[in-house]
Amino acid sequence: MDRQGAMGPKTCAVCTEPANQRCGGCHVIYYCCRDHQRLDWKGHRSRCKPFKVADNKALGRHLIATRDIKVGEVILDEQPLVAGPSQVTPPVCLGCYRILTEQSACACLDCGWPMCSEDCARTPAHRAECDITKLKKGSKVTVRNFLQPHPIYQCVTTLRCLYLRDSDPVKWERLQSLESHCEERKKTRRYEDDRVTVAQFLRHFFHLQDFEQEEILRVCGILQVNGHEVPVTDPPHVAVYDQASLLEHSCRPNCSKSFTPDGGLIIHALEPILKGQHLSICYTDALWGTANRRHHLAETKFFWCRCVRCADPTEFGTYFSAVRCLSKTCDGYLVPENSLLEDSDLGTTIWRCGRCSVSETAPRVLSVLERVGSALSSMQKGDPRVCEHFLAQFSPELHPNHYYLTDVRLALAQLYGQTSDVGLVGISDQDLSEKASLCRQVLELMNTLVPAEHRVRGVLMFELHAAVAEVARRASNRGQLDPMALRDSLLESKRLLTEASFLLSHEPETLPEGKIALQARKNLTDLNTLLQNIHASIGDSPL
Ligand SMILES: C[S@@+](CC[C@H](N)C(=O)[O-])C[C@H]1O[C@@H](n2cnc3c(N)ncnc32)[C@H](O)[C@@H]1O
Repeated sequence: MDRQGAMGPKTCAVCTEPANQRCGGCHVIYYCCRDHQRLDWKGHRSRCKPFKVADNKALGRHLIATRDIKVGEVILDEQPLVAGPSQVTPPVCLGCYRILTEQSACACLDCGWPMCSEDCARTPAHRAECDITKLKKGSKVTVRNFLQPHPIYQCVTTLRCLYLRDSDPVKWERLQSLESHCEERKKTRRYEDDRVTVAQFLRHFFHLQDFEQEEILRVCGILQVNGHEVPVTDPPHVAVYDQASLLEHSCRPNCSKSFTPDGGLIIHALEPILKGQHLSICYTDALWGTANRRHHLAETKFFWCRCVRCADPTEFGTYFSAVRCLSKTCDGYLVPENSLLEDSDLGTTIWRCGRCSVSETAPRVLSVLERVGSALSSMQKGDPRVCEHFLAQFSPELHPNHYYLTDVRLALAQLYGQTSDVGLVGISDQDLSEKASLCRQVLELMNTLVPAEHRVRGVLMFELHAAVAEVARRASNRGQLDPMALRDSLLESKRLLTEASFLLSHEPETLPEGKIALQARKNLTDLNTLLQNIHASIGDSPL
């Protein structure tokens, strides 16, 4: 254990003599000399993190920076405490989570669970259900239907958690220390479903009677509150991480999460974090509107978010959830007077126009949102013209930054160029300029709303770098751009590419964003060569 009083005279973590040399990694532990720091490093290393755990009534446990953290710093890098298939899934291999078919599945010789190979049947991940099937259930599992979600998989990840009690008591203890919101969950449909499909099923079908029903349901709660969807497998699986489970939520977080190819989690800082600030990630989709984000968090994580973004009805002046004033003669926007209401009050919220001060009842505003929302869900995906039509049709009813319009703009910014065989080269000047403009609009919005979001911003910067370079190439071919102006455009493209590459640097190559990061690195090499040639031709020095 690290021994260090937060207050009072600093003492050496090794000999307890007075000490004034602080560990540069965590700024928490002190040593009297370099030798003692070196001596302690083996033990301290795994705990040397730039944060400490704090606790309060509003948040429960949460993490606070113990020193200033720079942009790009990795704050946490950890393997899961436990991982397993999603609760609702068609049969997947319990080693690598790949979808199985009747043809590709081969039953584990010991327990009968379908796997993709003997190698996967031998992975440590599969030990839990294999041992419990053999030793407790006493007969093999048979799965015949591979075409739809199979009910037996609903219990696997919970079973893997329970198995830790006897196989790895240290991990079991860590898991048990996590929040489960059992009392709040008791009022939900999901609790009742878990009681029948997980707790009763494990106790009766797998004969896990040495676990009480309540104990199993507590694990279900821990999985619900702390589980992360891990997208590195197809389909994604779920995992719970130890220290990352203590990160609080904010709709304007200062940290971002990425996954490693083997299902590890990396938490990195994407804006400077000062000593004493809380570390946060966004538990929900940061590009949902305030009411939807808050409702989702209340339903799944059992708290009503009161972060700076939720508390501001204009969402930092972006009007991301604002609707055009319903008065025909006014071109102002309606925002809720109080954006921190809870479900039962939402229907009575007053929406007020910032320009004419007219107030509207919630049902009148919600009917606009429902109409646009259902048009969006039924919209044919993947066609730029359909997206353009949606934007033209609904822009008069919403603020230009509204989340529904932003959602479509984001899709459209990527679609231009995707539908042509030759990519951006094959699209019209107008579409090309529209692509660049959409990327800029959404990026500007995101810089204000969620500057620490890295995935969408990285992808948009990549799209924009390509559009900027293509605009420059066309203008230069038409003799409309002198070499200096061409160089400046390409330098702008390079700046965007460098930023995209940085933002996506932790994305694994198995994911689309990781592939873009790889492409970004290749494009940077090509762009540097091109820029060097231009520099040589105009006789200036490379920048
Ligand atoms: C993944 S856990 C975080 C660790 C938890 N605070 C603990 O003590 O174990 C998620 C839970 O933390 C609390 N929480 C996280 N962020 C919060 C926030 N912004 N406001 C209120 N509660 C929050 C909620 O109870 C939520 O269900």
